[in-house]
Amino acid sequence: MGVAIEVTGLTKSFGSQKIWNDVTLTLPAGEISVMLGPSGTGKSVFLKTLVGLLKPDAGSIVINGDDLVTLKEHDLYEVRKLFGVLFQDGALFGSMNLYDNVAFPLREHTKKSESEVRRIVLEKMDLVGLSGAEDKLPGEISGGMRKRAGLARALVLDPEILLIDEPDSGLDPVRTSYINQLFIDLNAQIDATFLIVTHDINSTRTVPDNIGLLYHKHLAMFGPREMLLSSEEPVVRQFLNAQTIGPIGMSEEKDADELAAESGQELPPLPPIPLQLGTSDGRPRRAAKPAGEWCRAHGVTPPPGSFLSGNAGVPGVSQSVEVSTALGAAT
Ligand SMILES: Nc1ncnc2c1ncn2[C@@H]1O[C@H](COP(=O)(O)OP(=O)(O)OP(=O)(O)O)[C@@H](O)[C@H]1O
Repeated sequence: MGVAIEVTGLTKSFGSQKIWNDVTLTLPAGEISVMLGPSGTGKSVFLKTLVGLLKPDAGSIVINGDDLVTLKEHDLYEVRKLFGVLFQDGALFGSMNLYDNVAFPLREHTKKSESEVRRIVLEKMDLVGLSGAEDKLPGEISGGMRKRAGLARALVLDPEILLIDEPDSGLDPVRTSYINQLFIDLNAQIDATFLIVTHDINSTRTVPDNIGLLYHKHLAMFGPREMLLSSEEPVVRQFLNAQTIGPIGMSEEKDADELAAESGQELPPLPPIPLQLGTSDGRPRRAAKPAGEWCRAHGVTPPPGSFLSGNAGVPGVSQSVEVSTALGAAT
């Protein structure tokens, strides 16, 4: 059914290099969360720390009442079975065909018979749209197919938590849309808790229930999608709207002179908040809420044009029919 992950005061360094400090957030059970951040801010390190591959210097990661940071190796092994991880390149074994790659965790971690393994592998390959490609080698298929094969492999142990590192890297926009839709449909089907690391602002604006932003060695903000998409906080605003004006510079932070030079410049208005993407078969998303609900509940006026249909989430794309009956109350 998906479990919540409660992260408190998490801190990680490599030698004298501090990666992030005092990260506190709860990934709500069964919801999709996205983690953003400039390159090198430690998003992948965060994923690896959550799954127990890296040890934090301080803090706790609590799942079902167990703190992963202090668990003994044997108990950690058990908790890790709750996780499915999709690494950037799918992390497939190049010499194995897709069937054997997807079957690998079942053969490694369970005592299932080969006929049971076959049933599960074929089911998961079908789920990700790879039926018929079982005999292909990873080197013979496209990057998008490799990611879907990696996803099938991440699903075979029926994870309660799915960690996904840059699913869109190396994919064209159409394939990125397909894989986003797959995540939304899967989330509605299997109810797992999803954490997706991405640089794709368009996906971030339309796919998740929650968004987080790592910046300058800390968690700048984490919360519901509408909260971040309506935020005037300079770092959040700049990053989520892919702007050059703001505190984030080419390498990291801008210095005082650069910021002073920008001080008179007018910021472009916040773009409209798009509707959240739905499932492809119309079944409700697990955490579905009426559009604009967060804004209304918090007295926030969303940017003009928010929550209109006819907008696939691409800023600037024309919008037409109003679908949110509640919108009037929100604006
Ligand atoms: N095992 C390790 N040992 C030492 N340093 C590491 C290790 N893993 C990551 N780092 C360092 O931690 C920092 C954060 O790396 P990470 O890959 O998590 O960034 P990221 O935010 O995912 O970046 P990108 O968006 O470019 O993928 C980098 O400076 C990296 O060199």
